[in-house]
Amino acid sequence: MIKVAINGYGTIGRRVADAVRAQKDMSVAGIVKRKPDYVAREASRNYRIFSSDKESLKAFSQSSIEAEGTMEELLDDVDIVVDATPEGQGEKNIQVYKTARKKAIFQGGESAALVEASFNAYGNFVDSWGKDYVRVVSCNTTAMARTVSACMEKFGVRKVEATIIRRATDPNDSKKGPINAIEPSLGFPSHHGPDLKTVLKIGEANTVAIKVPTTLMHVHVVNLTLEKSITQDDTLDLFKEYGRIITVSGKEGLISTAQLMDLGKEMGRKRGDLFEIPVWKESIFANNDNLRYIQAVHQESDVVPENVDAIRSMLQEKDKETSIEETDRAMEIRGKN
Ligand SMILES: NC(=O)C1=CN([C@@H]2O[C@H](COP(=O)(O)OP(=O)(O)OC[C@H]3O[C@@H](n4cnc5c(N)ncnc54)[C@H](O)[C@@H]3O)[C@@H](O)[C@H]2O)C=CC1
Ligand SMILES: O=C(OP(=O)(O)O)[C@H](O)COP(=O)(O)O
Repeated sequence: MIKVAINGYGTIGRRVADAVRAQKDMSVAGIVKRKPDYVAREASRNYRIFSSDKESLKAFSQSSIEAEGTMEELLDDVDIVVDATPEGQGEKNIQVYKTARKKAIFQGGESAALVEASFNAYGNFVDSWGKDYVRVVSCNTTAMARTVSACMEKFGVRKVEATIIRRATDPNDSKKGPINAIEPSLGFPSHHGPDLKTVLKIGEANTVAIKVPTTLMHVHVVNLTLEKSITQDDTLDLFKEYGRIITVSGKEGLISTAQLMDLGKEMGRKRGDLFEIPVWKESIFANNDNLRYIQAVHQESDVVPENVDAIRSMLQEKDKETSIEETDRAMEIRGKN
């Protein structure tokens, strides 16, 4: 049984904890929290809690929520740590993991330079095999890597061009607040293009990102130049082969990110999560070697199954197909649809 620590129990960390807990071959040895808040109280019903440092340990000792020790003490008892602390904190934490000689997975807010490999299960599962320090690429890059790598396998991809319409912040994040502006990423390409090339072997990846006042999901307008000719039916058949991609239809009422997030609730998902990348069927336009489509990204959850697969790759536990199949079954990701 693989023992996992979750350091940073926020939007991503709490979801990864639940995903790990659902697996048959791994368990959560403990989670690291800074504050004895409502999230810690709910977490304490399922997980052992550790504090991020001595100061927070004192805060816990003055609360009714028990913290068993500090993060360093938790590390003694685990095989791997998933670091889901805020962007840039992982860079500070890595030395602690190295001192404790523990493998660590970071998230997309950390730079590729911090780690030995960037990870996407469909795109490059084997590149993290046996590695000690890996990052799961961010939610936008994860989404693009999924549909682009699906196309690569059968049709070859010569060029990726994508416009990323980015949600301003997450629904529960009142710190950044709603924004009343449209904010383009200045400079070209946005970091997503180079990021995509850390997990896929592709020539050109030209991306622009535009932040808009919404919190629900990101949306991508994708334009691929392929090696081979493709049709709309080829594309629908192709995406059906990948459980973490779902094709959706405006004709069934799924006309916006609002209904897609409602779909996550209708599917009975905890927190209404949508781990899969929805591609609108009506947006698929195929013309010889040119393929265009529009996809959405539930930024709070699409990277979650990726973390589970990265654990198995780094610990050399299961091969790509087996890991993805086990992860999806445990998380009730419907698989080939
Ligand atoms: N929120 C999103 O939409 C996505 C975020 N990511 C990446 O995931 C990482 C985490 O992001 P979120 O979960 O959104 O952040 P978050 O702010 O929701 O959660 C971070 C958690 O870490 C805790 N924390 C802060 N400093 C800490 C420390 N020194 N030690 C332990 N815990 C500490 C915070 O209290 C909070 O609970 C970042 O790298 C981010 O770029 C990746 C994909 C999507
Ligand atoms: O959009 C995201 O990252 P990305 O734009 O690097 O793919 C993540 O959702 C994190 O974004 P945030 O840093 O605005 O929370």
